[in-house]
Amino acid sequence: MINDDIMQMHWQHDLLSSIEVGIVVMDKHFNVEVWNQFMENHADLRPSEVIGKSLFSLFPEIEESWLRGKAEPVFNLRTPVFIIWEQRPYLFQFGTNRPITSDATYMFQNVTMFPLSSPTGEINKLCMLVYDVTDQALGKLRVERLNDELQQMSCVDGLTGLYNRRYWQERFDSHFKLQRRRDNTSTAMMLDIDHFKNINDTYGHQAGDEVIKTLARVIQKSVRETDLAGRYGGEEFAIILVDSNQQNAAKVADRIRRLAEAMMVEHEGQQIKFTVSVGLSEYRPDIKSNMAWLEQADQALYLSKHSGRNCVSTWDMVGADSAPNPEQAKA
Ligand SMILES: Nc1nc2c(ncn2[C@@H]2O[C@H](COP(=O)(O)OP(=O)(O)OP(=O)(O)O)[C@@H](O)[C@H]2O)c(=O)[nH]1
Repeated sequence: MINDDIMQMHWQHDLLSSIEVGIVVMDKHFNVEVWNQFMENHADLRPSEVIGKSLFSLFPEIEESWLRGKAEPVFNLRTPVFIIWEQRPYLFQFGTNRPITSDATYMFQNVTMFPLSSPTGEINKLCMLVYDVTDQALGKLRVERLNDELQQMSCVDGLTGLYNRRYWQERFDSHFKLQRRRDNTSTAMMLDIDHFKNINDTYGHQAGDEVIKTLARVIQKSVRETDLAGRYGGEEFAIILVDSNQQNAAKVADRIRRLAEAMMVEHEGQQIKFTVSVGLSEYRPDIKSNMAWLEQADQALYLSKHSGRNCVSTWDMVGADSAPNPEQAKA
């Protein structure tokens, strides 16, 4: 009988040692009673160094009040408790033996705590199982990051960082539907670099790209975060200035025009100047569709081009008997 007991204890010890899961048994005060090989290997603490000691004094990184609260149902309701890595990446700050190329600097852990009952049915100990879930966690984080990047790539224009045309159009469609029910008006802006073909022809395509990027930065700095700014074509930009009437939009447009005029783009030792032309159209309830609205801004842009460029025109100037003086159009 005694031999049988010894044998069983021996097996249990082997079992606890070889299992690839951390096993910690603690009393109600979180004093350690069992500490298996997995815990020993990863914490670099032998059972003799931890048994009888409080978990919180051994591992100051564990927030005592939080873990005590978490473990309450184990003692009070006799139910297991789970802590998953998405909630808290780890309970014990263990390093990881993953390759340096992986982005894990610590072991992601899932932790289970469950009650251990005495022969009289009392719950005065809990068992904690610590699972190394680093590979699953890294896999999931990698997929999430890729999804974010894909999402970002599908919305953003690679050269300028502004919305690309497809995504801008989608957002513009929803804005138009909302706009019809809103009290505040918004203004559509079309903006185009003047004589851009000459810039490409004179300085080269890459220099042209640099000009486009510079202008995109000017636009980004000049509009609000809630505005909708996109690269609509090669050197053409479309912007919805949300909650801005034509008067306010003209101020923004002229600020962009002036900033662009003042810019000096440096590319491979070349210094490039450029200007922009702008067309504006304020939303009115009689505008039937989003594309009709944008078309008005485009016609105002066309007017700016025909008025000598480097100026801002509005839709209500289009069709006026005489073409406006571009200087008048400058806000
Ligand atoms: N560098 C560069 N050039 C582009 C890009 N997309 C379009 N273009 C060029 O932009 C030029 C646009 O020329 P046009 O439409 O004739 O207009 P413009 O020369 O700016 O003349 P106006 O608009 O009338 O002032 C063309 O030469 C296109 O090849 C781009 O992403 N990068």
